[in-house]
Amino acid sequence: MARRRVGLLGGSFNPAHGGHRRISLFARDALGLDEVWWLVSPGNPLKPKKGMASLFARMKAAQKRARRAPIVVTAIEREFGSPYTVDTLRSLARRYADTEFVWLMGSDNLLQFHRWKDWRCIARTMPIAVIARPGYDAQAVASPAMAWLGRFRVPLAGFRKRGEWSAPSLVILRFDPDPRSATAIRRGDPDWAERYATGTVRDQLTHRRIDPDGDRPA
Ligand SMILES: Nc1ncnc2c1ncn2[C@@H]1O[C@H](COP(=O)(O)OP(=O)(O)OP(=O)(O)O)[C@@H](O)[C@H]1O
Ligand SMILES: O=C(O)c1ccc[n+]([C@@H]2O[C@H](COP(=O)([O-])O)[C@@H](O)[C@H]2O)c1
Repeated sequence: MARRRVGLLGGSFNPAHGGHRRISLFARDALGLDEVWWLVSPGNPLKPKKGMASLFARMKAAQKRARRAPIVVTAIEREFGSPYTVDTLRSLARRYADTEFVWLMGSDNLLQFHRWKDWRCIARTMPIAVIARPGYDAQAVASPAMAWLGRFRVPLAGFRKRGEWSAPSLVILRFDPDPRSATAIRRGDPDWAERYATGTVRDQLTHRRIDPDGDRPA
């Protein structure tokens, strides 16, 4: 029986926006995925803590954005206890042995991918699909990570048809690029997190409640 195929979109989601939803649905169609999981990060190791809303508020806004779509919103990285993607992917592969994963990211992340912990190991753990993003694509193609990753590039049609995914492989997904960004939203709406500061939210994978007061499991 064919294994379930899941795309992983890791992010700060500070806050989630329509661009996240749109690229997720686009990647799902393009790659033939069953679902996309949004891994709401407890804290990107390369981003400052200042200006980052609580995990609770980010989860809540993300769940609202993902409504009625084949998107699962999860804070499972907090349970795994590491902010590093390489650790997350190892833990997920171990826990969900019945699932084939692909790592999804916008081309802005490809630009700094060589600064991520054990980035080559990430690429050896699962295939990577990079989604074009306005303003980043030309630089991303010339990025330090691409100097190594580029040799594993495969055309979308071939990748999709493969019975079993192997890694490293890199697919570039191009479609009508989406200009939306969380930075632009924060600029226009600096108080967004306050609107999400009360109530409860559950991690859809672990079914644990997220504690609004401490970013710890309740
Ligand atoms: N409009 C977009 N087009 C393509 N990829 C996107 C887009 N928006 C976000 N992404 C990708 O989604 C993932 C999570 O993004 P993130 O939560 O950082 O949102 P963001 O809009 O990039 O935020 P910020 O502006 O704060 O950096 C990243 O891989 C990012 O590259
Ligand atoms: O593992 C790392 O070293 C690493 C460094 C920077 C970013 N990441 C991951 O990249 C994803 C995108 O982050 P962001 O903040 O750009 O949305 C998110 O899942 C982060 O945990 C991971």
